[in-house]
Amino acid sequence: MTTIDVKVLDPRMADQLPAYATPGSAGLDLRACLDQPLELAPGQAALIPTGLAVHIGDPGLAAMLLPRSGLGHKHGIVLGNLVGLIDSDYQGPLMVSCWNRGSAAFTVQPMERIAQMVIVPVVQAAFRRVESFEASDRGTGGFGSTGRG
Ligand SMILES: O=c1ccn([C@H]2C[C@H](O)[C@@H](COP(=O)(O)OP(=O)(O)OP(=O)(O)O)O2)c(=O)[nH]1
Ligand SMILES: [Mg+2]
Repeated sequence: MTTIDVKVLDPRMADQLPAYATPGSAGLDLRACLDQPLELAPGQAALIPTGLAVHIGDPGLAAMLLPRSGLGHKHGIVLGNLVGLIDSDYQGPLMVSCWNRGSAAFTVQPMERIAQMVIVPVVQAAFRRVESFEASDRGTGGFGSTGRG
């Protein structure tokens, strides 16, 4: 198990550090540290604090923020940036852009679980400039070049 430093920015999160809900969970639920309910009109997005800061510290790791499937599918509550990427050297407050992509208003309740965070491995690459690539089977074909279905 990898250990990541976390700061509690909102005292309500002191006994709710990120934790896997089941032994096989990939995601860690993040909560909306709001003082009052926040209504999101259809199409509206809001940046919501999670009450936490994390410092991943290892350039070989990052965190990705993803929607919770129930909120996204049933209520249209996804992320305004579609996916949040947390750099390993970021030390600021962990924020969630909550976007109501649905057609009905949705009220986010204080401390409700609004998104999930996945810790993922990252490969940092160096780029070597070349004039031509070694031939590959695909070559330059893309964007449907192999057919639709
Ligand atoms: O959903 C998110 C996305 C990002 N961040 C934080 C952590 C991340 O490391 C930092 C920068 O994110 P990103 O690089 O995606 O945003 P940017 O618009 O490129 O900002 P910057 O110029 O600061 O890199 O913002 C969050 O708290 N939540
Ligand atoms: Mg950036």
